[in-house]
Amino acid sequence: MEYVILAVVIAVVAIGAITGLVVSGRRRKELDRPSQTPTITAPPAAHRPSAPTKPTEGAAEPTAPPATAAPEAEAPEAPEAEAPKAAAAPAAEQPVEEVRIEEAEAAPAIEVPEPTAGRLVRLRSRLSRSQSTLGKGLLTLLSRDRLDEDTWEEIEETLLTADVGVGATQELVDNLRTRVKVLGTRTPDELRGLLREELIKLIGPELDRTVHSVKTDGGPAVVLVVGVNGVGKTTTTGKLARVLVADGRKVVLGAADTFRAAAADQLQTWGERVGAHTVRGPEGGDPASVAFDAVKQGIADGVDTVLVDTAGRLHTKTGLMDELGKVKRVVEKHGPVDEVLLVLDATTGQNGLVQARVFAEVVDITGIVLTKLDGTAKGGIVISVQRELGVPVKLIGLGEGADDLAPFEPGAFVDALLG
Ligand SMILES: Nc1nc2c(ncn2[C@@H]2O[C@H](COP(=O)(O)OP(=O)(O)OP(=O)(O)O)[C@@H](O)[C@H]2O)c(=O)[nH]1
Repeated sequence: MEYVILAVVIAVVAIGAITGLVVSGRRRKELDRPSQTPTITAPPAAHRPSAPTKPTEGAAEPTAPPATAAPEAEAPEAPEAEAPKAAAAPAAEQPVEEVRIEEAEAAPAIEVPEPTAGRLVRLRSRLSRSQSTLGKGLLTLLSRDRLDEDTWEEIEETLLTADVGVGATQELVDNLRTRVKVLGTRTPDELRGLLREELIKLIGPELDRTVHSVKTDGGPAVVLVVGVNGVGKTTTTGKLARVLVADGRKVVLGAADTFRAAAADQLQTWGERVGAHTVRGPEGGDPASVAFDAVKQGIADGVDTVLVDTAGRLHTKTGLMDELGKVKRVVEKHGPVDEVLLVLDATTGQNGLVQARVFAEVVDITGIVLTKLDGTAKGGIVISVQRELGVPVKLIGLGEGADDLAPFEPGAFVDALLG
């Protein structure tokens, strides 16, 4: 009997021991399992949705894309889903994740700029001030029952207030008067159509508005960006780099505005965002030498375009002429300059036209960039500045956002004005 009791006790102890082993084994397996689920690297705060934020899969692959990777390599990854996933990760993995976030933030983010096609259409609401003054104002006047002398005078005033300019205003009013008379009856649609045609005609749909950004003989195209300080020149150079990168170009930036130290930092930041190298010199250094080095770097790197931001201190015309003339001459040792873009602030109206005239006397302007059109009712400046300089508006600035610089399209612009 004692033997039987002893055998039962041994059996119970043995069963207990085996059960304990099995349970602890399962627990260990359960603890191991989470480490096999993919760990997510949260994107750096500054990343836009299309930035390179591919989640890292597995603990052994924590690599971020190299800082200099070509923008084309960064396929959009629907990253919106990443933040919630990261937040939902098991608590046990928190320390590993924190380390990864730091790693990702340390690497400069290379962004994929928005495509340039149709940007003006996307940003058309930014022209609302010009739209209500110029577009809606003219349509309301033209829709009056009687188009008498007083009404035509009001139409003229509206055009002049919107900075269309005296010559262009006269031309537009004369053409409209003739066509309205010939037409006889006028429906709102017909009037809108007439006004649209006449405005587009004034803007010049036939002008070549491409920014010449690819050299034909193999070397990079050189684009000089000129204009007085404060018009948005450095910002525009940075945004233009994004426009070109969005269109598939490789870009080097030259910070030849050595007058304001922050300008070079600002430009470099713009460049880093799209993976473009910035060549800069010492503060107060020779702008021409920076421009020369930038083109040299562009040739060495085999890029498509070298964008050179210049200083535009306008105290004397001679000083400006000396500085810009030297920059151009020195750059031309590498080959001809392909584009000289004059940046003008649309909100400065007639002042902008005076500046434009001075710059045009100093360098051969090949294109105009009108900035801050989002902040003015004077959208007619597009017409007057082109007439003044005989040079097309190629790009317009419609806000402070990185992709708020749009290639200028006359039809889309007029449609935006007319609402
Ligand atoms: N609303 C609006 N603001 C703009 C636009 N373009 C530039 N700006 C703003 O204008 C201000 C001046 O821009 P900068 O690029 O520093 O001016 P800058 O002409 O380069 O001045 P310097 O570097 O001193 O030569 C900045 O606050 C820009 O964000 C635009 O199209 N719309």
